[in-house]
Amino acid sequence: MSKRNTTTTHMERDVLVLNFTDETCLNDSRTNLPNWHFIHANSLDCAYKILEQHSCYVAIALVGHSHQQAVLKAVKQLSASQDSLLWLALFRDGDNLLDNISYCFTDYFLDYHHLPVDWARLDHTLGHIYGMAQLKLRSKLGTAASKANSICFGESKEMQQLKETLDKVACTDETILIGGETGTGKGLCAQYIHSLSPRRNGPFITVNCGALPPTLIHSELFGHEKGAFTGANKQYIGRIERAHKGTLFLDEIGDLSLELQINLLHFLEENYIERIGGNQTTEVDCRIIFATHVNLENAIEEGLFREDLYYRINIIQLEIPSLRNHINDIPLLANDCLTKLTPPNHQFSFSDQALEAMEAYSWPGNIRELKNRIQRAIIMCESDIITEQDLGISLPKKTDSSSDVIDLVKHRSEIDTELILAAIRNNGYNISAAARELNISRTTFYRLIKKCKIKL
Ligand SMILES: Nc1ncnc2c1ncn2[C@@H]1O[C@H](COP(=O)(O)OP(=O)(O)OP(=O)(O)O)[C@@H](O)[C@H]1O
Repeated sequence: MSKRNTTTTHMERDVLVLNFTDETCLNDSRTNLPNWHFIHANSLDCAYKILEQHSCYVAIALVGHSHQQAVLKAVKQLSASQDSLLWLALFRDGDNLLDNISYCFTDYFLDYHHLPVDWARLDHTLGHIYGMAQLKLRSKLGTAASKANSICFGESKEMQQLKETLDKVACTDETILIGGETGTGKGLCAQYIHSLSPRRNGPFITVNCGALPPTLIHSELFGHEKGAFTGANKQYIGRIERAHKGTLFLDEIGDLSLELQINLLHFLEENYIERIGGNQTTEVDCRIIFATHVNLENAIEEGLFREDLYYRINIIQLEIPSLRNHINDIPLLANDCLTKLTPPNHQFSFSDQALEAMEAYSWPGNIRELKNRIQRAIIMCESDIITEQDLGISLPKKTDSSSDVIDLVKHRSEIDTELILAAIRNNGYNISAAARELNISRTTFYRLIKKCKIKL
């Protein structure tokens, strides 16, 4: 790693130079480019260290015949760990190198130059790449933060307490376990925590352990080396590794197989992962947020979840309330959804009966269901007033309280059955697509099919 021996000006921007060759170009004293400070890395480890210590948005890879594949591999790994870093290739040995790597060139590089360096042109290109990197970073932060900002907390005691807790835990780096029924906003809360945490500029990587097929999940989480198994025709960086310096959100952790629970426990204890078919370990520094809709203590009793893993992840536990437990937030939440979902140049409001029906309904699918019903109502309604029929829920019948309970349970199951059957039909009996349409995981979808006794 090069040492800086010139005085730093405010204009100077750090550029990582990945140089596995013996070429000595781009030394600070010889460049005459006052805006750029070149920091040389002659190995992948050294490059990682530089990225930890400096804010580099632009990187140059020196590409020569001798180390071509090693350089490409390093660029790929560094890009996976910091996707706001943009690359320029500097070719040492003429044009034919570009032919060799043209199949993947645009995956990693924005532009290329040749040696000897044309300084004026390099200055111009680096400025361009730096601007692109800033735009990319801004849009990435914008998307993550705007999603997290889209949470509507409501005014109930339950939701205000939740907000207080989220604000508190966001400042720590502790592992968090979020519980709550499907659709209560566990994923959104995880994003909210990340967006307020010291890791907010790092990646937020989500893995839905219930949605990935068992054959894929190991490699999705831990990655694999080329040739690790049939079909592994290139190296794959797993999602844990991609969360380096950021937050990893492991959703539906209760659906992870016992075998993978062991691997996960090892990772949590050692902070190292080993890609499938690999023979070296990679250190990953990330915060982990787990979410589950199943009661993990019951899962332990049923032999489906490891007790040691449970104690390792259960450091700070949060429970998101079901919508029926903060029903007084319905008017606020429903109007918030309506505002967000209304197309431009339209205006809708709820009839008094629609609000009454929403407050009386049991919301098995929680805020997700509320959002979906309002989305459907916007399409179905024939005026600018949304009624309870547009929402597909009816006002509760005025009967004695015991028959009310029976009615609600029956009604809930009827609505679930109706929504599931429609989604299955709409998607030509493709279960994954049907689950996607309802915005729930395949596991949840199968659970509902079983619960509603639907025969496929
Ligand atoms: N408090 C909230 N304010 C606004 N939107 C919300 C809120 N909670 C949930 N949502 C919306 O409801 C939908 C479901 O949220 P999310 O996926 O976070 O729920 P979940 O609990 O993780 O569900 P699952 O357990 O099925 O994965 C999303 O579209 C989300 O934007």
